[in-house]
Order: sequence, then structure tokens, then C-alpha cells
Amino acid sequence: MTPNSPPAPGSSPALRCAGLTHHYPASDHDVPALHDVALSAARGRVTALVGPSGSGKSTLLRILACLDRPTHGTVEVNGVDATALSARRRRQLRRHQLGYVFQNPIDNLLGYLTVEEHLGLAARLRRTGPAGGELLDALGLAGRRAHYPRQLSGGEQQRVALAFAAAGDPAALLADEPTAQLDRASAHLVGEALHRLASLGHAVVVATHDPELTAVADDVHELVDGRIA
Ligand SMILES: Nc1ncnc2c1ncn2[C@@H]1O[C@H](COP(=O)(O)OP(=O)(O)OP(=O)(O)O)[C@@H](O)[C@H]1O
Repeated sequence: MTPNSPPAPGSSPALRCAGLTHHYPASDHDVPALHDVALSAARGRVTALVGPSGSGKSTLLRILACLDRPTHGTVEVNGVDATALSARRRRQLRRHQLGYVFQNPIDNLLGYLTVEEHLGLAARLRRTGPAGGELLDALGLAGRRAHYPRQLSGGEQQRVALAFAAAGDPAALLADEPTAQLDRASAHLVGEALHRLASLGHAVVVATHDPELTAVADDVHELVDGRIA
């Protein structure tokens, strides 16, 4: 199976991890962050990772997004064991099958590209056809195609970031506290956008403290001291 080949119907979840343990190396002693974590995230569902500060949510999200490699354990994307791939193949898998959204809206966007140009860039990166206006319509961004990031509110920027992450139909979208810098009304719209993207067939995984997002989650996993509680 190549990184961007479609999953067989009814087969593996978009994302699955097992036996995940992670330590951050430090000069005196390693910092433990995850212990034996296992979970899966299916297309069509919003999965929330919740838990106190320092419990390991961001670490887990970055590992699921194949941005970091775990100390031990496996991450499967559409049934492909990403932890067994070369760095080059893992990059390909990430580019085609995973979209990632950072907490700070402006970190997700390029200031010199319009909304529409962001979708064009995503299509080129993923080697898919241009994403139709449906994605922008679905996320309440109709009429914003020609705008640059600086012309959008933080909440609109974050929804453009979600559209950019979702263009080209990756299996999973992962977002790390995407509403942390937004007011309640904008956070609510981002929650609706995540739910909409799941209904379009993505597996959506979000690390969050925000009740607006846990309210739209189909599955909620609580982390405590690096373990699923
Ligand atoms: N780059 C790093 N180097 C060393 N330790 C780290 C690093 N990143 C995170 N940690 C540690 O790993 C543990 C888990 O951190 P992580 O950021 O994953 O938690 P979190 O649940 O996302 O926290 P928050 O809700 O505050 O963002 C914490 O003890 C943290 O201090």
C-alpha cells in the first residue's frame, strides 16, 4: 500500500496507536510524557484528547500526526505503520494523509497567499485536483476566497487553516487547542467546522481544554500523567 492509496472499505481506522510511550531527553533525567497509550480515530468522528496541563495531549497529538516519533510503540495511518517507515516515506505519508492545525491561527497560514491560493497550494502539495468551493462554503468562508490572512478575524483564520489542512482529502485532521486564542463565538464556529469536517469523512482529532470542542466530540479520551484514564 502506498502512502496515499485509499483504505479498503471497512478496514483500518484512519489513525491507530498502540503501546505509545514517550520520554523527552534531558541532560540529567528524561522527562516522561506518555505511558503505554492506545487509541484509534475513525473517519467521520471527532475524537477529543482532554486532560490537565502537562498530561501529554500535545505530545500525543504530535506523535499521531507523525511530526515526532515515539520512544516506543506504533502509529498506523490507514493501516500503514508510520513508525516503521523511513523519514522520507513518513514525510510523504504525512503530506498526503494528515493535516495539522496549530493553536495560534496565524502560524497556520502564509501571509502572502489568499484563502483560495492556500487551497491551491494544498492541492499542489497533495497532488490532488483543486479543492472546490464546497470546503469554504462548508466552513462558512464563502465570500472570503480573495482575502489575505490579515484581513480575517482569528476565528476565520483558524477555519481557513482547517480548510487548508483538509484540502485534498487527507485521512485525518489533527488540531492542538485550536480555540485557545479565540473568543466564545469564534470557538463555537470552529467546533462546528470540526464537526462538519468529520461529517465530510475525515478523522478529526483535537487536543483541547474547551467545552465547545468536547461538546462536538464523538469520542473523548482523558489523559492523566501521560496515560489514558
Ligand atoms: N520539548 C519538551 N522537552 C521536555 N519536556 C517536554 C517537552 N514538551 C513537553 N514536555 C513535557 O512532557 C509532558 C507532557 O507535555 P504536553 O505538552 O504534551 O502536555 P499537554 O497536556 O499538552 O499540556 P498543555 O495542556 O499545558 O498544553 C510535560 O511534563 C511537559 O513538561
